[in-house]
Amino acid sequence: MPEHRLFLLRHGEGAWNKENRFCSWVDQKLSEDGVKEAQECGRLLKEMGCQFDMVFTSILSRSVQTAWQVLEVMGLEWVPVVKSWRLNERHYGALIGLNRAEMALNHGEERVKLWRRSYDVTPPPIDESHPFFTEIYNDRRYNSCDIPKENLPRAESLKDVLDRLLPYWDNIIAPEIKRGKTVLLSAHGNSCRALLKHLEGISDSDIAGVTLPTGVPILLELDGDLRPVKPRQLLGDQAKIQAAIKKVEDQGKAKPGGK
Ligand SMILES: O=C(O)[C@@H](COP(=O)(O)O)OP(=O)(O)O
Repeated sequence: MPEHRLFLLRHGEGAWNKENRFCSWVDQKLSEDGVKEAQECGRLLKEMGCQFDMVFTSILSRSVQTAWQVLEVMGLEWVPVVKSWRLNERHYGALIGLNRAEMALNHGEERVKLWRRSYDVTPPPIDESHPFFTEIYNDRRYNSCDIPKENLPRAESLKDVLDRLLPYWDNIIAPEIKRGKTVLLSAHGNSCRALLKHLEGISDSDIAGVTLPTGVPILLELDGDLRPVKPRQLLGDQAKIQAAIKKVEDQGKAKPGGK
């Protein structure tokens, strides 16, 4: 019998998801469709009778806005929302802002897939000459992280994401779940993948086959030691979910014009 229910959520569609650009640490807001996705997610969770005691988000607006929309639709605006950079999207380094389909044309689909889905390949790092460097590293939100600003990543593999996320999971989130709180984690495609890899014991190679669509809640039923007692459930219309996963995978296919 499960002792705990944990909900993971990749935020609703952001402006750059639509434009097929690596968004990562650039702070894009939800698109109109992204707001609708988050609201739809809230309606579904409400219909299913779900309740939350705590929500954890990254410090990127698209994950925070998604949490707000979900809580509002569920009538749970009072639920505490705790934010940490450790739940941020993977730092895509020099790839930030680039179009995936154009990258696939220039570097090949296999290379783009390795950058996007492999466990331990790190993209080239961002440096001062990058058009979004200043916007990211001068942003006040990174002044009060639990590590000095100069130690923040300049590019991350999925393994690096797990390494920075795990202490937060172990010391902050897991104890709340063990105390009996039902937690919603509103984060990103790759921060959720990293946590899934850890919780489900997914191998380094199999994690490449895991792709998460935007705005679809994932239910994990866990035992007392926070080990899953059954496979993850992506909640909602299964045909639509499969189509949404394919759409995310296809973002890395070579297409002139980038869309
Ligand atoms: O950084 C980004 O652009 C996407 C992930 O991109 P892929 O790994 O799917 O290429 O992250 P999210 O939309 O979840 O914040």
